[in-house]
Amino acid sequence: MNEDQTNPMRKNIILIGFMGCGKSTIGIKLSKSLNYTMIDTDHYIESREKLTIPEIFEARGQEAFRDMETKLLRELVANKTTCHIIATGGGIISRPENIDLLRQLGFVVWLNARPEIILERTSRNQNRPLLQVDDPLSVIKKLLKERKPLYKSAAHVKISTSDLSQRELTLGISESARYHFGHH
Ligand SMILES: Nc1ncnc2c1ncn2[C@@H]1O[C@H](COP(=O)(O)OP(=O)(O)OP(=O)(O)O)[C@@H](O)[C@H]1O
Ligand SMILES: O=C(O)C1=C[C@@H](O)[C@@H](O)[C@H](O)C1
Ligand SMILES: [Mg+2]
Repeated sequence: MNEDQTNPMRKNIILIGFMGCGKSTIGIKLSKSLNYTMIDTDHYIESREKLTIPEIFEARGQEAFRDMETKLLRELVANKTTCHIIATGGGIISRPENIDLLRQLGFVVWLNARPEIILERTSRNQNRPLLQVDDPLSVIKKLLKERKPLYKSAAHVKISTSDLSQRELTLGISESARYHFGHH
């Protein structure tokens, strides 16, 4: 029997979903509670490039940023990464190849929220270039509409985060991962 079958919880948990749905925040809490290593693709790319995300969008453009996301996912798959919580950028599902790579990495959890909640959670800072516009709520609604089918096709489960605390989400995701990997 290989390692994965004896200890299925060694697989990765990947958090996808729109900006402000809590991937980075919940990812840190999950990694602590499961004693997994956390990787936040946005932060990883920022430190690799030595630029912030707004600077990458400004200097290189969005497509170059998408290339960086794909490169990182390919590396995680090639390295046979295990025991990681992978918090992704909100647009990582824009490329079909990425959806395939995400599913190869492990259990894919889609964190969702209502547009008004997303607006409230993302208006606390200015590090999301796509929302630095006059009417961010319209952009959120438009992008959500375009992306929902993509999140759906990538995810094993969808969780609505609008009315749940961070603690409830952390416990809920751990439970569904155990169930998914067969520890129930
Ligand atoms: N369940 C929740 N209840 C209340 N606030 C939350 C919840 N989850 C996250 N937040 C808050 O929302 C804000 C955005 O969360 P976070 O940065 O984790 O989102 P994200 O999904 O990583 O976004 P991005 O795609 O832009 O990286 C943070 O201030 C965080 O504390
Ligand atoms: O939804 C998006 O396209 C983005 C989400 C963030 O996590 C960052 O990856 C960046 O701001 C782009
Ligand atoms: Mg994040």
